[in-house]
Amino acid sequence: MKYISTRGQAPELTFEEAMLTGLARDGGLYVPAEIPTMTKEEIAALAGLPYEDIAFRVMWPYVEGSFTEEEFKGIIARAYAGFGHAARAPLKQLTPNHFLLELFHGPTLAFKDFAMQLIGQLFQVALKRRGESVTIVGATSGDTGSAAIEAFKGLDAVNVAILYPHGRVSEVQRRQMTTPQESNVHALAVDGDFDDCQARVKDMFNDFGFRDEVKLAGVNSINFARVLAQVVYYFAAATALGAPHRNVSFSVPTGNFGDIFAGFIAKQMGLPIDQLVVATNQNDILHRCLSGEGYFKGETKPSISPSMDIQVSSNFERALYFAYDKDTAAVAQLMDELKNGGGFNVSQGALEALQATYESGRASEEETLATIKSEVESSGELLCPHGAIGVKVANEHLKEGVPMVTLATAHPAKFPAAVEDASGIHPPLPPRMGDLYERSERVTRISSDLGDLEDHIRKQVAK
Ligand SMILES: Cc1ncc(COP(=O)(O)O)c(C=O)c1O
Ligand SMILES: N[C@@H](CCOP(=O)(O)O)C(=O)O
Repeated sequence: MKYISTRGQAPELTFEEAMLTGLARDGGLYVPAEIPTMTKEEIAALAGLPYEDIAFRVMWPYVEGSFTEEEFKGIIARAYAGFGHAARAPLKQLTPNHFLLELFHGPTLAFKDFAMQLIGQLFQVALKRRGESVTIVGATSGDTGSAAIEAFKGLDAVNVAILYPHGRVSEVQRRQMTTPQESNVHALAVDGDFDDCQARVKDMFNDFGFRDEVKLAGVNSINFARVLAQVVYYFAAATALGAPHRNVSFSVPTGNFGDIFAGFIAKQMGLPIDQLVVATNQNDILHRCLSGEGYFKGETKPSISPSMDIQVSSNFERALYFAYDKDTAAVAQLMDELKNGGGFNVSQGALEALQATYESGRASEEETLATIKSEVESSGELLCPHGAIGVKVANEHLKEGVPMVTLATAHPAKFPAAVEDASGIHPPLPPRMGDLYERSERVTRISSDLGDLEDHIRKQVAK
């Protein structure tokens, strides 16, 4: 399997190379040159298998050649051993036709653990074999950062610096990033929003001097391995509900477009997905774009679903690559317009392709709170604000006879203030995290200036 850049000007890489490279050297994102498919029989055979077995069968064609079968099975087993639920991603029924896929039973209580725990293991095996070390720099609106710090803390071959927007993540998210005491992990509170953090990370990748000096690597969904790990739970959920013998739909709380893009990959592989519904909060650039209004950045408004407070949605570039029939020059042109002009219009053909794949909706702050309240009253499920947005938008897209699965992307205890405000219920942290509020914090407040950030990271790496 070869991986190519969405902008067409970077070298083709193997899975392992693409995973360790992060952003392509032309500024694009790596995608598989061809998406492997599974037959109806192969998909049917997944039903009822343990999560780890499904993970191996779905991901193996993408990694073959970089890891042996035995290595990869061991990596998967270690990645999910620490999850707090035997099913890893259990399905709960909300109504006869609407299900919730709980993706928050990993160590940091968000769906990011599915990919980050796997990547942590993949990096360890690959770096040991190569005798190399790397500096991981990541941007987070709260969950990627905590998952990355958890997955990489204490490893000799890896330094980790996580940029998060100061004052714009929940207290639990912040403490998950600032309380680990291992000296190889660093939380940086950046003056700016998530888009600033993500832009600086991409600037660092595009500064080849710095990139090569610190051996920069990325674990945001820039890294295709992140997306790949998330493809697995679409197969697990859909086959549990009768696929491939029936179609299944998914509603996905969306910000950086990685999770919903994993659903697109699953569909391309042959999983019979009827609707892929993009559910946004008040930062609704994706909903506006899919409604035909073009992709134009506005101001990012802080919300009660902070992980989705995003205007420059990184993986939308991958969606555009497929919507533009793999026309890398067209993608590069659009990304240039976004960077230099603040946005772009999508061609009629590409818009039709996007609309044929993705449906969309948005939830206001009031609608999100109202959904948390009504869902706990009707089904007993206490949702986090992100999951509530997924449920609200899913309810607007239900189809007779097609099960709808909403991705519950985080545990309500990560956002206790909003959840309590909506429902009157204070969601407790799991006992293993019970002392999170007592642990001491270690964080550096820093400007969003590229030079300042690079200097700081250089010093940390040199220690
Ligand atoms: C809890 C939660 N829900 C939803 C999202 C949106 O996911 P994506 O960025 O893959 O669209 C995020 C951030 O990634 C998140 O942390
Ligand atoms: N919501 C994310 C934003 C970063 O997304 P990623 O999938 O590209 O890592 C977060 O929680 O940090």
